[in-house]
Amino acid sequence: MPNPACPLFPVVAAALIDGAGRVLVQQRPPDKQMAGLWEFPGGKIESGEAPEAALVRELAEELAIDVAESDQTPVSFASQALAGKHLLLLLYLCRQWVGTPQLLDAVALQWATPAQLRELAMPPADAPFIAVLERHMKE
Ligand SMILES: Nc1nc2c([nH]c(=O)n2[C@@H]2O[C@H](COP(=O)(O)OP(=O)(O)OP(=O)(O)O)[C@@H](O)[C@H]2O)c(=O)[nH]1
Repeated sequence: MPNPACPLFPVVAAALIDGAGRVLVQQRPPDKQMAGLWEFPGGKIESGEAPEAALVRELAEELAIDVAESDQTPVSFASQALAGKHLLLLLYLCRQWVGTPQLLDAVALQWATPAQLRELAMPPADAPFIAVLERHMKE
């Protein structure tokens, strides 16, 4: 039964992996929900938008990079209640893109190994992603 009081909130995010086996994370601004936490770049899927197209758009808006849809590999998802909505967070792994990530939307950017990610404060939905990324990065 649909629950209009708890609408689905679909979000895409990217784990951009560099040649040194590090992942790019960005820090959320102080004026937003979950301020100061480190997260994977991405954002809400707009109505009528495909997830991969949303990720192309979000990465261009947030980092000024171009990631082809064919370079996005779906690797995991998270599903959990978040502030009166139900977050469905789709994680893609990307090893190729055009451009150098710029700090356009967040407070800070950092490239982190999986071990370093474990030391960062991240949104609760992201915690299981670290082990998933570690496995993919060993492949
Ligand atoms: N991009 C991103 N969002 C995440 C991650 N983990 C996680 O729980 N989220 C949540 O998913 C939502 C993403 O939506 P968003 O980025 O479009 O929205 P926002 O709150 O930053 O602000 P906005 O409304 O101004 O766009 C936020 O509630 C964010 O906290 C993650 O790793 N990356």
